[in-house]
Amino acid sequence: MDDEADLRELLVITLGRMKLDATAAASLEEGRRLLDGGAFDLCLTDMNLGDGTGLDLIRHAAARAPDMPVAVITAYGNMEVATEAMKLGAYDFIAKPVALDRLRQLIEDGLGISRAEPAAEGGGEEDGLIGQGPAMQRLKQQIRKLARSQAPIYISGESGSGKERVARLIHALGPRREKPFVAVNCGAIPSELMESEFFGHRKGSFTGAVEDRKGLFREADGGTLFLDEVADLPLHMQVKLLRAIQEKTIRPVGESREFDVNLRILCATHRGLGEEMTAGRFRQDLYYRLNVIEAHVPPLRERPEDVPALVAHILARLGQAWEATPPAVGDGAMAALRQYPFPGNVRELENILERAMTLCDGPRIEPDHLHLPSAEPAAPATGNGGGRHPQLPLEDYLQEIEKQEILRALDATHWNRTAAAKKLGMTFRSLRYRLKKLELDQEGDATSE
Ligand SMILES: Nc1ncnc2c1ncn2[C@@H]1O[C@H](COP(=O)(O)OP(=O)(O)OP(=O)(O)O)[C@@H](O)[C@H]1O
Repeated sequence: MDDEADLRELLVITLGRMKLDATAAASLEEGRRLLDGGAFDLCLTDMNLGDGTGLDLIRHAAARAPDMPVAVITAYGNMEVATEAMKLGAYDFIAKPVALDRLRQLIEDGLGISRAEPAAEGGGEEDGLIGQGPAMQRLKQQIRKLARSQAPIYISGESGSGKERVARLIHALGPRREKPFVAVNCGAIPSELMESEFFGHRKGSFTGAVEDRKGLFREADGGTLFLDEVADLPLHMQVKLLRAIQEKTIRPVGESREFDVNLRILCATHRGLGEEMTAGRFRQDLYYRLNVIEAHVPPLRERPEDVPALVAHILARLGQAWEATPPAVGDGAMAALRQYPFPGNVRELENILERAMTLCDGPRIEPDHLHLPSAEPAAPATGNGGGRHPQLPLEDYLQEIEKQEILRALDATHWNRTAAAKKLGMTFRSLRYRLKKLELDQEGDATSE
């Protein structure tokens, strides 16, 4: 629907060439009538409809045909309106002047949404979010709605609360689920390698570029790119990221060609992105581009009702990994866990249970096995050997102390690894290495799959 006859004609011709039936409307009123009268797979609307706006039509469509994907055509550079449209439920937008290949892509994406089989409720167990309390129910409902859209989503929440899980679920429930999901921890990439990590490079373009590299954007093409700890991106990369998102093209380092990329961007950070922007550490234009819709993952202490289900899930997983029957959790231990504030959230719960499973010899985890920080005596003094656990060989004992100290520093810094490394007097890299070695960080720091 459009008020400009030329653009309308261009749309009808393009859709016809794609072997699609198209019906055009010249006003909001006519558009509404058409939507009420027939079942359409897709709706494209201009913002300026003479007797109303595209936003009015999106609202109308959301009420009358909530399953039909709607995209808007906006004036060049008017991100505010595009954002508003996506908040109201539009799956994507295209700016004028309309580029034909981008238009075709937009249409294909929309048809992909309307033709996609609805994903199985909750996805696979691995992708699922454990927790049935009211806060998680609300989040899951929001995720199901967001999964269909192409809109960028900012996932907020404390460290370890499950932001990456949420991102995976949004991908797994959406029309891109057959395509790759690529996760990257922006804080873990050295600044000088960032451009090549993101956009790839040509062999020989700099010392160390021994072969061509595709880069994360092209690896995720067609799918979803999850930018974890996005606030850690240095300002010069923020500019490049914004450009890549806006233009939907990237140019690898040392390459003269540009490549089109079509991906959905999800991002997260445990710091407040709004505060980072106010403090001048995060570009305002990129902020508005990424933070179209916010999904908030509540901290675990605000949903103690989810703790038992999470405990059961984590112990079952550990049991499988260790090829052992997982122990039960005694009432006292469960009560202690439900009361504990979990500054490191679900990741901390995983670590506590892993440690408890190591320390418990019997069939049941008791409060003592949990070593919850508040109940814990000071770390055994090193040097005199007096505190050594009688059943542990020295190596394991030393490793246990190392683990405890690292966990203590992480607890104290709310799992901010940079701050924890400082507290421990080691470099970030060295902490990362130890976390890996001690299997406290199985997810890895910059993962892609
Ligand atoms: N609701 C949940 N159900 C099951 N497992 C969960 C849930 N939430 C988090 N986890 C697990 O807890 C760990 C931390 O989750 P995740 O990596 O998604 O957190 P995050 O918020 O992205 O952390 P960070 O801020 O450190 O990047 C992961 O091993 C994840 O599988």
